[in-house]
Amino acid sequence: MSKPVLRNPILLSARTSWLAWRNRLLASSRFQRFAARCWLTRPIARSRARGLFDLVAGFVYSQTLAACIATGLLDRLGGGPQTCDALAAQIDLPPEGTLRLLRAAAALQLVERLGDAWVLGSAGAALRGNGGIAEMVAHHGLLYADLADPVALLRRGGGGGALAGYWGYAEAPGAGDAESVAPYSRLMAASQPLVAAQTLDAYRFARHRRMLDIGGGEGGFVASVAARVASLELAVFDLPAVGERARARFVAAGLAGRTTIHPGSFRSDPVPRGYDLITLVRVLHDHDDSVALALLRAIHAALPPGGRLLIAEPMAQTPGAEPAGDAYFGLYLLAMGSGRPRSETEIRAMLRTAGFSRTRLLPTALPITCRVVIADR
Ligand SMILES: C[S@@+](CC[C@H](N)C(=O)[O-])C[C@H]1O[C@@H](n2cnc3c(N)ncnc32)[C@H](O)[C@@H]1O
Repeated sequence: MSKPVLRNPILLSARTSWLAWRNRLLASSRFQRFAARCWLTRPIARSRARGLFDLVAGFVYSQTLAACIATGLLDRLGGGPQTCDALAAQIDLPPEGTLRLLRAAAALQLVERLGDAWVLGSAGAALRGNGGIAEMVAHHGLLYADLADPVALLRRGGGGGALAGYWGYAEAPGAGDAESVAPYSRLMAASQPLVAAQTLDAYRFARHRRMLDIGGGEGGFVASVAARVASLELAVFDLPAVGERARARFVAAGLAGRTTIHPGSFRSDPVPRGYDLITLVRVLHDHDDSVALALLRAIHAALPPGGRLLIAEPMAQTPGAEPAGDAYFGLYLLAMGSGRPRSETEIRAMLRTAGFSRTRLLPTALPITCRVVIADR
């Protein structure tokens, strides 16, 4: 549950006084010196200093990771231990540059030293197991270009930069040709397996007969559902150029007989009927409130009585994953020029406004990447 907004004037005034006192204390250099020296407060002071340093240095860490991925360093080490010189020759960097990168990556647990050689570190190994993360990191060049002047981005209200061009439907709602949808569709397909695995573990899809995945991209989620639940008829509703990619994928996977493609835009075309389960996987947060609410209303109208909507996406104010919501996705979607991350509470309130009777949050294994809310017609 997200923290309730304080409205009681007495509680509000007490909290205001406490926060003012706390912040004066934390900002005082005398207190900082004392906290760092006293054995009782030293561990807290050190951990807070580390947290603050990470906040200051985060961009440099991200760029270290970007260099590891762009050079293929992590992939090279995936094959086993390598010396710095051997790596330097393979990744086309001078030995000094390679060593600098290796040492930076070791500090971030991306690699680690093993005698005279280097191997993957724990974070590097986990990252290699998730192809989607490397693709996400690779496309962050666009995000960072837009964030080079974050104040200007905030002033102009978002969009208008590299990321808005990448997500074509943010700049030109409901549009996109084969060439413009390909990069984002590939990225979404690469990062889809983690989301699909969690959603499939969280919800029993076999209780339904026909499922429609709205904004289903090139069909990664539908293909995962098809592999898990043999009885379900499946469909994707996405922009025509993206729908074509899904069609090709289903044909290649032998799923053409079980799947339907509905090409169109949910901004201008009706939501197809005849499905007792509709899914929105990483779609709602892409859209501003008016569009998102109109979509939820259209889905409510298209579902039969007793039908269900399932929403799966990373959400704001997720306990333990707060920075991923309002900080990362908040600024990411601002740069993209459309949508915002919403908390589970906000989504459930929107669902009630759209006419849904009962809503529920389902537990997922890694809420930082995916939370699931279901709603009954
Ligand atoms: C962030 S991607 C998510 C794709 C997929 N659900 C996934 O999780 O991999 C959003 C999808 O919504 C689609 N989309 C955007 N605007 C749309 C519209 N107006 N009508 C139909 N689909 C739309 C995009 O083409 C894209 O495939």
